[in-house]
Amino acid sequence: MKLDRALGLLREVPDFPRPGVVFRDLTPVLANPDALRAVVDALQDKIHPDTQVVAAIESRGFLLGAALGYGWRYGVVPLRKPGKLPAVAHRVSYDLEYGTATLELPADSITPGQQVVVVDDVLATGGTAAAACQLVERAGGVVTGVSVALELTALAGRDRLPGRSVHSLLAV
Ligand SMILES: O=P(O)(O)OC[C@H]1O[C@H](OP(=O)(O)OP(=O)(O)O)[C@H](O)[C@@H]1O
Ligand SMILES: Nc1ncnc2[nH]cnc12
Repeated sequence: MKLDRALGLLREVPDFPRPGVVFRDLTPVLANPDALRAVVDALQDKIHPDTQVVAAIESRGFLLGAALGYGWRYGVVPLRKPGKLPAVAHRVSYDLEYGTATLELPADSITPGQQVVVVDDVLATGGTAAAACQLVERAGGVVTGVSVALELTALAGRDRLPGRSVHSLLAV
């Protein structure tokens, strides 16, 4: 399936999770086997060839991150919300489009010098992706890029990621 048709399956839900937010829901894209493949392949096309491991952001980023990790033999490191990890290496708090949040890096996951791509479904304000990059770098990892399926340009997420190689499949 062509990428534009795959992403055409995206669903827009007004007023979720708060009034005034238009939620871009990738569920119908991920549920379609051909669309999922088109999206994951297109993400892989833009990942820097030196990349060794995927850092995938909870929770929707896990879906794409695990598919990439399996398909191209990267390892996958889950960047998790608080209270989930038995052993935490680093923790970063940040602002979201709708609230605040914290991400944690598991102990013994990223090694110094390791080349890491950060993967998520959506780049909105960029707070989550910026926190993910910070976590990787606190462990000594090198961020090769940030790859997302969808970028919400009105929220200027790229401005929170200066100097980073940011790839999105669709900007709306
Ligand atoms: O660019 P930002 O403004 O930081 O927003 C993007 C983040 O928001 C969403 O996650 P959410 O926190 O809703 O969690 P979920 O994936 O568990 O639904 C999305 O999956 C990204 O991780
Ligand atoms: N509007 C939105 N739709 C989907 N995911 C999001 N993450 C942050 N903002 C979002």
